[in-house]
Amino acid sequence: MFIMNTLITHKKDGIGWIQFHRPAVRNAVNQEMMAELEHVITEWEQDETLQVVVLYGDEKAFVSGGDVEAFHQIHTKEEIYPVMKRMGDLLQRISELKCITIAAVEGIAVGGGCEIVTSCDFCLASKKAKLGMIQSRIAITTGWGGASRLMNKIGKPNALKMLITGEVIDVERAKEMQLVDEVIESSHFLEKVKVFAQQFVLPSPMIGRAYKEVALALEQGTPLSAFAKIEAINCADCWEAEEHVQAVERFLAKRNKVD
Ligand SMILES: CC[C@H](C(=O)O)C(=O)SCCNC(=O)CCNC(=O)[C@H](O)C(C)(C)COP(=O)(O)OP(=O)(O)OC[C@H]1O[C@@H](n2cnc3c(N)ncnc32)[C@H](O)[C@@H]1OP(=O)(O)O
Repeated sequence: MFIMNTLITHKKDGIGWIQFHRPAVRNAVNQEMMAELEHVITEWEQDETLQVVVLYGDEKAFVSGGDVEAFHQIHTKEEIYPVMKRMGDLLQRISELKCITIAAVEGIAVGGGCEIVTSCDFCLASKKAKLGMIQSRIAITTGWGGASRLMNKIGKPNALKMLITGEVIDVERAKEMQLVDEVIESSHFLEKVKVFAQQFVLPSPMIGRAYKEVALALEQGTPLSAFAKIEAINCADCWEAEEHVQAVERFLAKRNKVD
């Protein structure tokens, strides 16, 4: 376990866990948290043993957005733009991690917190979770890339309604719109998140990484005609791996026993 000032992280059995840890302010994001998150992501981007990364908060809040008090000290467009861009770039890096990413939301995920959710492949939420792009309530827009990712995830109409009205939705509505992928009982929440995450931990990390790269390439506009080559290369890359050779040998040995 690695305890920083605003994050607590640990890695075990192919899964990396990042806890947003500023409970006194509902895990609001300040510039220190951005710096610590950059440090973790920079290290974990290089870790090819990681097959899943889980982002989570606590039972009251995933993340309550940017730190309203801290950011209120920043007055000009010129000063706030680099701060927003810094977190937007960081969320883009999270969305491009070559492993499965999961946002585990037990409580509230609003504003930038909801933007963080949209940067992950999956969102698992407890029955008491609530999500909302509430930026419009303080007369701003998303600043971290969440609007475009929300439109990709749930479609333009529902996204525009969430973004412009600033509505906070419950988990049932979020599941209906596919902003939330799995609804989990609140008891033993993280243990249940772990069970979900473990599905994606395979003997060969190459499999998940290859499929994540296909997903990212599609999102970034790679034409379908390119995937015959991409997927042939991916499959060929796995072909020599011990996991493939041994799996086929196990199958053939079983068949020989039956014959
Ligand atoms: C690009 C992103 C964008 C930006 O940063 O510019 C945004 O994210 S804009 C949206 C910013 N976030 C908010 O406006 C949310 C503000 N918080 C709330 O609405 C509520 O706190 C809520 C719904 C998240 C949780 O409500 P709850 O009743 O559970 O808790 P409290 O309101 O009593 O809050 C406890 C404690 O935490 C402080 N707090 C909560 N959120 C923030 C925040 N985002 N920034 C700073 N501080 C926050 C709150 O003031 C309370 O402090 P206390 O000293 O105990 O009174």
